[in-house]
Amino acid sequence: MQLRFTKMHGLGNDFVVVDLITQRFKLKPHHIRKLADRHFGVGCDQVLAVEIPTRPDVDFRYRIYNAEGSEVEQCGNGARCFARYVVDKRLTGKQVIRVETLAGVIELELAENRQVRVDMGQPILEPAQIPFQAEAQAEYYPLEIDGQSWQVGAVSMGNPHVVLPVDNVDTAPVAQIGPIAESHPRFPQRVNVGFMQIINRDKIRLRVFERGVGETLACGTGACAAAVAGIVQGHLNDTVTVELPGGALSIHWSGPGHPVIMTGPATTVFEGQIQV
Ligand SMILES: N[C@@H](CCC[C@H](N)C(=O)O)C(=O)O
Repeated sequence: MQLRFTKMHGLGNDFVVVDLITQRFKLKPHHIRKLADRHFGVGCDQVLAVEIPTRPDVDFRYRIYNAEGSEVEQCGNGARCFARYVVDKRLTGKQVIRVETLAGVIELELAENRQVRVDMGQPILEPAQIPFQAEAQAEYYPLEIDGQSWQVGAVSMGNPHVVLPVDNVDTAPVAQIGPIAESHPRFPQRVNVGFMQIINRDKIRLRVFERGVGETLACGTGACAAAVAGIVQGHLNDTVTVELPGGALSIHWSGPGHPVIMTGPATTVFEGQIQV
């Protein structure tokens, strides 16, 4: 069958978006890998599926697949593209859109200057729920990676993140440490690995080695997790500009009991169809 898709990106973290409301198709892992393949398919970091919701209090079901084929709980840059997609395709007339994900319900809102604001829900800091093996919740956890000792932050935004402090993201060992940390035995569901350089109390620089993909140009949940870790550790104010290789996101978190709010762009690149 010919599957219609839209290619989108959020700060260079790129997506193939598939509407499974107006076309009937069951995405399997080998379809995801073909769509994501940059040589034999369309090419993307994640495939996003737009589906009919399974509960009455939301507008859509938002499903996310990493390029390797696995389904994952959450994707921040994808959430902004999802909002832009369902509005541009006139699948909704709402300005505030509620979607269900594997990580729970999130709210998407089209904002001024073609920005999209996302209520990502509350961050999870309790180790067992991240999931991360640690005796008790802490601001920093000692973690041995490839024979080196790091003091890391650990946060779930629905999906697991570890945040490694570095002096300079340009020289951070992302390609060497990223894949080893991604499969660290203390993270039983593997983990997204963020390398965070603190510039000042309002700004960080970040590179993320994503679980199931590798380094991407931006990671929305990674930006939220790094900001939360930096706030918990006392380094950052409650509104943080996160500079990623693909551009900047604004992240706001008022502290425990409050949701993380992410604001940034969402861009459509082209549309097409592919034989699946
Ligand atoms: N790019 C995303 C995160 C996608 C999922 C991640 N690779 C995982 O496995 O949890 C974002 O913008 O948040």
